Amino acid sequence: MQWSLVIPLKPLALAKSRLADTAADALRPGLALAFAVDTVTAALACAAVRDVAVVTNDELAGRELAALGARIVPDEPRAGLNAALAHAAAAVRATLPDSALAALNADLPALRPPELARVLDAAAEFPRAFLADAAAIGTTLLAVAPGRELLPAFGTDSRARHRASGARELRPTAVDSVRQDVDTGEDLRAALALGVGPRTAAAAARLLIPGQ
Ligand SMILES: Nc1nc2c(ncn2[C@@H]2O[C@H](COP(=O)(O)OP(=O)(O)OP(=O)(O)O)[C@@H](O)[C@H]2O)c(=O)[nH]1
Ligand SMILES: C=C(OP(=O)(O)O)C(=O)O
Repeated sequence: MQWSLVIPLKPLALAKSRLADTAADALRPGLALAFAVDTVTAALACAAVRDVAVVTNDELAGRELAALGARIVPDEPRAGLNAALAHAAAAVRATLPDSALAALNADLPALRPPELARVLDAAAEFPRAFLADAAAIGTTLLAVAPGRELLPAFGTDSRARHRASGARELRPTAVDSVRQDVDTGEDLRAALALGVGPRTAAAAARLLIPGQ
């Protein structure tokens, strides 16, 4: 099965506030963009992915991610993450009505295309399914079969909320790079240990990370 992905990205100046102790205000927007560039690059290189839409109102990120081959969908609702995802899902389905659809976080700088393919292949067995993040509290991917509504419930405790909503929790093995989102300095160290994409490696080299 071939998938359409939707990836949300808030304005870079507001992004990754929980990394404030690891990356100064002047460096954080560039780091958030580097995560998104490496995530979108890996997603577009995945054999199971047909197309990637990024829902964002950030002009710089929009230009860079469009140059990689992503479709940019303006965040017209301006009503938070889940409204942005539902809006992007509708925009994708307006052009590709029969697409299988997955929402993927923009902060997966270690993402490996074969691992993403493994998760999407597992998701294809269910009408609606999700993958928990490395912390086992959040969600990094929510997938729906053709004809199904995404009904995103990302945010605090989204693993429990996606499970309670009836989505099937996927438990594939060897998919660490799809689970490793980066919200904190500790997460960034874990992603660096897995091996990040080139943009994140360059951006992280400008930070002073103990042990790096
Ligand atoms: N388009 C869009 N994306 C959003 C919005 N809110 C959050 N996101 C994106 O959704 C993902 C998870 O968001 P958050 O955890 O709220 O924000 P974050 O920038 O990752 O981190 P913090 O600032 O530390 O909370 C990130 O990729 C965000 O850029 C929104 O209102 N619109
Ligand atoms: C929005 C989510 O991600 P984050 O860990 O970036 O808050 C989530 O896990 O639902």
